[in-house]
Amino acid sequence: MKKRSRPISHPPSTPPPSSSPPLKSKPISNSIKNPKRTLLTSLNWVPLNISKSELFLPLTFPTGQTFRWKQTGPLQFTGVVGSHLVSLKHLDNGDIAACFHTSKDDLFDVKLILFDFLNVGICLSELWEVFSGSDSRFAQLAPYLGGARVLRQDPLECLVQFICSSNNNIKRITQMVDFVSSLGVYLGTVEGFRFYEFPSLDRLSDVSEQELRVAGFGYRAKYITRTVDALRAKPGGGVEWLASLRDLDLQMAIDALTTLPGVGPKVAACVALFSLDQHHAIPVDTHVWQIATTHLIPELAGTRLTPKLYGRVAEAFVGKYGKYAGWAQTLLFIAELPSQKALLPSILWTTAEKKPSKPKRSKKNVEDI
Ligand SMILES: Nc1nc2[nH]c(O)nc2c(=O)[nH]1
Repeated sequence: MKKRSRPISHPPSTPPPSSSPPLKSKPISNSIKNPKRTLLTSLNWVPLNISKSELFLPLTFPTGQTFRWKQTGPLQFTGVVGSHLVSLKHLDNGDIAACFHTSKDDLFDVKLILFDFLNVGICLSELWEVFSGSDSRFAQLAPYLGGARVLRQDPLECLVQFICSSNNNIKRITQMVDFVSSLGVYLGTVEGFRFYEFPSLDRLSDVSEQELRVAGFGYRAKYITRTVDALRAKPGGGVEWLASLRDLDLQMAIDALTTLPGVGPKVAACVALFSLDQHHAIPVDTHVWQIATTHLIPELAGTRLTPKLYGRVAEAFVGKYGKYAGWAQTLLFIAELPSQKALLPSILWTTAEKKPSKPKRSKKNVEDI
């Protein structure tokens, strides 16, 4: 197996990261600094016929399931799907339109790739009707959090993001994920944010643990390099191995993921839910424990979460919401994020505490997850 001997060099299509300190990937405000700056106004927006009750961008992109999409307008987010740089925005009637910045492919094909990523085959409003019928708390929250959809991300991209996420907050995770992303092929700049295709496993293997440590990854540096090595050692290829987990039952997928360095049950459940079609995967941490013991298993309220109890929490969610329980968990999880909690009537808060200050929707959240 190739070892990490090559220094990280950016190919011609990938401008080197800015000389700002490690992990600071700031928007570039001046288009002169970046001649490739993409001007959104000059591009076409294609209506997608997706209503905001099926997909509400501010509740889907900056709420802890991906850290690669950037807010590039009041109701507009930009990110990369495969090799396509895409902006999505809400039109005046709430529906979604897309702008494909870099695509040379047929519009029909790119739309299919985007629809796959957006999981459009699953009807959110139908799911929520069922969840609301079986849970009065869900029914109370749903009107405030409509369109909070679960994405179907690329498994490698999702895995690396969630290894970065352990014991971390959204701002810092985003900085780490930006650093890793900048190793991929540069696709363009939108509203000062530079976008890259997610790096391949081979490309990721060029970065050493030491380089990641210097860049501020701390102990997660070794998890990333070792997981990359473990994936590259898989017969048939690591990307193929990850994709094959989509066909396994949930427990087998979780067991397989947790063999990777830095992947515990929570990271595995996030990867399973957000990239592997495991719709009843339930990420469990202290926040989710709080939700579960308040609303689903009150008999365990006041006790401490131990690894043995993870299964109890997952069972409680699946018992209540069924085979798409992970989608219900996502709404309940989002309702606890300080940015969203501030927008809810306090009667709906899980924990009675001081009302969080009302953030502007356009601001990035700094939230522990
Ligand atoms: N829907 C959820 N998103 C998450 N992100 C993160 O880090 N944890 C969670 C989670 O439990 N649910």
